[in-house]
Amino acid sequence: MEAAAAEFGVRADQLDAADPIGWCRNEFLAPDERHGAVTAYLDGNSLGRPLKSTATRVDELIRVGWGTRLIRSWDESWMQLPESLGDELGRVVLGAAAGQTVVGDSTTVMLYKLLYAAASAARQRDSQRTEIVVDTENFPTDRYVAAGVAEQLGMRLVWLRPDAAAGVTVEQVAAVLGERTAVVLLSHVAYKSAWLADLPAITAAVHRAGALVLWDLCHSAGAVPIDLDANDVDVAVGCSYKFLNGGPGAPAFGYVARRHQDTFRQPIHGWMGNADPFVMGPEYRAAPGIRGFISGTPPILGMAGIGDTVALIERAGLAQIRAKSLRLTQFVLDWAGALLEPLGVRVLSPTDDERRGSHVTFGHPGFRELIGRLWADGVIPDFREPDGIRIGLAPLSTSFREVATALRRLTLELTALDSAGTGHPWRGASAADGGQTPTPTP
Ligand SMILES: Cc1ncc(COP(=O)(O)O)c(C=O)c1O
Ligand SMILES: Nc1c(O)cccc1C(=O)C[C@H](N)C(=O)O
Repeated sequence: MEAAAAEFGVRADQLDAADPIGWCRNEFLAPDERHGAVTAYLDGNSLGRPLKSTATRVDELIRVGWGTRLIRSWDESWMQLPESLGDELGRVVLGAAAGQTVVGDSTTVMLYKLLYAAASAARQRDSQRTEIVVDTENFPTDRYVAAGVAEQLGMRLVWLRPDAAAGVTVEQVAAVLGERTAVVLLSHVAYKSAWLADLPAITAAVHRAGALVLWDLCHSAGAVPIDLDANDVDVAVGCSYKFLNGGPGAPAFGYVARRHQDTFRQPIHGWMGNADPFVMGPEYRAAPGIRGFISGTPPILGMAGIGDTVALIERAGLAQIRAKSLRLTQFVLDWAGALLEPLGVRVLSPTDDERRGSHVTFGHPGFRELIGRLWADGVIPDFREPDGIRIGLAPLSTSFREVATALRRLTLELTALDSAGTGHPWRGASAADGGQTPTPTP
């Protein structure tokens, strides 16, 4: 194993040396090791690392914008930030012309608002349209919000049940579409398997059935090129704290195609989405355009870092970012084929480049036991129930060397577990039983 790992190490260094966007790594803040080692960070698809400029930006915001300009900053720039930042994000990351993207709320709240707006607009146009389509492999928030909106609007949920190690196909969607379909809610990249849905084909199929589509872009924004306008997407939401490095709890973005903005009505009628907030009149009247999709005070501190990542993405180029993401995920898959599968690891992500987002998920019943030891040594992927480890690859900040270091450690840990014999509770629960054997509680 050590010889093979060393060969992968050499390949990792070659890939780093030839990486056309390797320079981006210097833009990120180095961890302060006094607060814990970071040997390999492979969770940028959950919480992206901070840019150095974000530390400066936040400090400046506190001292100048907040500390000195104080309330005047609202008029000077803050009030417009949800739309101005949204426009930049739209232009660079989402393939969206100005005036259709807004930043604010958590992803969960933005998703609720846009799904509610789309579903009620679909039914208003055609009263038979009472079905919301969602899939069982979607992120919990998406499934729960879909169920909540269906309940509130008296609609029916239609469940797609894709293969857990893959994701939703256009054929599966087409099979449930009909004259009752109001909205189809899907993730562009699946949070567990990293399945990259065929957004153009699925969007077109949904439209042929006369329905609307809402894409959750949390795991694709900043890692995979997205062309919302070119594909006629209706509505979309996404996180800014993953590949957009906005920081913990940084707000979501929401996209509403211009053609829908006059008819879609979001349900949280706050004063900031009112046509003229400072009139403070008796009734809510939605602001025209994308402004009407915000509700409360824009989270200015949470937005501070997003613009710098968007600028970095523009400098690096989304095509280069996607190409590096594929090289990183392929490196992980190659390592798995050579060294992890023989130890009982199951690859739970697509091997086809066309269908793979920017992480690779492995399954093994020993992972629950192992993850704590990896984290303690600063090797940081994440664990997802029931027995998955996700290797998140953030093309702007992840090096191949870092990946090789983490995978070597993972391989060593699994080898140790493997040779520890049948005394281990997970022994024997591998691909043979489809991973169904219960995992031990830590
Ligand atoms: C696909 C997906 N949708 C939604 C969310 C939830 O967003 P939030 O917790 O920011 O509301 C996440 C991650 O947390 C996610 O991965
Ligand atoms: N948003 C998160 C949080 O506040 C705490 C811990 C993790 C998260 C995540 O982002 C989870 C992530 N969306 C996932 O794909 O699993």
